[in-house]
Amino acid sequence: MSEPLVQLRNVTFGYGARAVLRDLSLVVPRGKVTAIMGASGGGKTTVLRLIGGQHRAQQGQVLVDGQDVGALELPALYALRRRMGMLFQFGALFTDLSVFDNVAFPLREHTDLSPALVRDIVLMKLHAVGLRGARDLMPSQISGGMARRVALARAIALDPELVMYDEPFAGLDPISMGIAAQLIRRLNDAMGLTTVLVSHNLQETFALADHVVILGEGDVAAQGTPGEVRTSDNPLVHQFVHALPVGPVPFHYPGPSMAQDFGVAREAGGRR
Ligand SMILES: Nc1ncnc2c1ncn2[C@@H]1O[C@H](COP(=O)(O)OP(=O)(O)OP(=O)(O)O)[C@@H](O)[C@H]1O
Repeated sequence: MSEPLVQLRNVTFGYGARAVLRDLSLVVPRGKVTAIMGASGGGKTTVLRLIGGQHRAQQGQVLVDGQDVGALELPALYALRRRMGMLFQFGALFTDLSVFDNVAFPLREHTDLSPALVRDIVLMKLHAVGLRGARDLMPSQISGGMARRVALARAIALDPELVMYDEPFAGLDPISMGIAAQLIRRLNDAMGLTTVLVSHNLQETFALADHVVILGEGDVAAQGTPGEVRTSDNPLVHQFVHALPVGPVPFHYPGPSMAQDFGVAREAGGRR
């Protein structure tokens, strides 16, 4: 098997005093669609930010194609980032730019290609997402599902090797969601990409992904094929995969105890 495109090795990361990832190790196999799932606030978006070098691991290594992202100088980091396409939550488009100009934006920003070549590439990318005919529309004139597809076209404009999608299905109706999932698969396979997506949508994601990583409390609770993860006997994974309201995933965000906030008698149930 070839070396994974992305590897997190014993990564620890937190925001201020709040530890989010603890000694986390995971792999993103080349050429595959990897889904990162897990309870809300578990650090999924943080993993994408570490891979993209927006954050640096406090301990451990984040390797992308063998390069230690956290140790790169800025020019090398920017060069590496150009090999990544990112579609962050809701894939916001520039509202004052047309569909065409939104997709052209990274090409104009990061390359010296001629306007004629930019036009051809933009139309090819829009064609890939079925929206070549919508090039002249403004974001306010297209549906949410179409906007997501434009954002997808923009994410692949620079022919990245790795594409990361944060919640690509959020807010989409079932048909648009199916279209988006099919597109992610098709683009991955046709363009020889490696895809990482963060998603809450169990069914769609398990049907789409080749490799699934479920984050537990700061580390990996399970990773493997969707079938392997589905049959995991880890209680947290079981709760997640079966969407059970009760289980090890805590309902409460960590904070002061009930006694600290309301007094001991109240916690004991003695005071009303
Ligand atoms: N910039 C930040 N500053 C401080 N805390 C942050 C920051 N970004 C995220 N956090 C905290 O880090 C934790 C992990 O956040 P992250 O967004 O990675 O989780 P997630 O698994 O993607 O969550 P969700 O599924 O709800 O989007 C959360 O508790 C969040 O409140």
